[in-house]
Amino acid sequence: MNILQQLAQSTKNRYKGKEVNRPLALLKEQAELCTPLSPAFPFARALRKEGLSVICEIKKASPSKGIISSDFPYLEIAKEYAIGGGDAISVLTEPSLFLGKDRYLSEIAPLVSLPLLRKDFTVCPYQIYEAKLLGASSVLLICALLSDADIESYLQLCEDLGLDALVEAHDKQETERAIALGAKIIGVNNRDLKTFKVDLETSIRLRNLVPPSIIFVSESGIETKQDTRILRSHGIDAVLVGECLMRSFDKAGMIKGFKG
Ligand SMILES: O=C(O)c1ccccc1NCC(=O)[C@H](O)[C@H](O)COP(=O)(O)O
Repeated sequence: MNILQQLAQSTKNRYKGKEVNRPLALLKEQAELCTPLSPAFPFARALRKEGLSVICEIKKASPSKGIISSDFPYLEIAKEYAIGGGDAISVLTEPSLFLGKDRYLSEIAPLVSLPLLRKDFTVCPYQIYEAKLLGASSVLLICALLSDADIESYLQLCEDLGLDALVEAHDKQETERAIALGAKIIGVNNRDLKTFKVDLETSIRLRNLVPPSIIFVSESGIETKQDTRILRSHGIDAVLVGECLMRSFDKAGMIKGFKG
């Protein structure tokens, strides 16, 4: 089992328990009553802005690096990202390997006006309704974990709930699938999930497959302003940056550098 399959399996187990305590029908009713986001689809709007957009990630730990932030002042970090010029915030809620929690997202949501991505390993519609209730404006759909039928129906569900979906691909085949299935935002992950090595060439190589009408996000391994300058010169719309911002003592300066 590779790391994504392990994460998918532990997520499925986690949701079996959750559905017992709070049935899907109830969650669905609550999510559908939730006030529509204003303006609509703020995550996509933030990534479409002129210049390179920066999605700043809040993650305590990761499978490749272990603990990244032991004290983890997530509310302070969210505020720093917002004041420092971030365009959106990605919040890890996956508990087993990223040590995330749902409450990180629900506590950050009322504090900042930036759109929030719920970063979790989506394997069931329950998580999408839940993301809406936690205050997210977008969710992650990973091509490697989902069938075509799942991606299509989850994209429709997101649309109905006013959520954006970041559809993640790792290679040419997954990128082509994401386009064919109607993704409006495609994130190419530069991290090889077998070796955990990152290579920004992955995004650069796949950029030309994606028409300009679809937002292209380069994810993982972005560390310097030289990295973002190269990515921008290849027409990449947005970057998703986690570890390097989490470890920085000058997050605003780093975001400014990324935006050039
Ligand atoms: O970060 C990991 O180790 C990881 C391992 C397995 C699956 C996903 C993983 N990360 C999720 C992400 O997409 C990153 O957190 C995100 O792109 C930011 O990456 P980075 O800037 O390298 O922290």
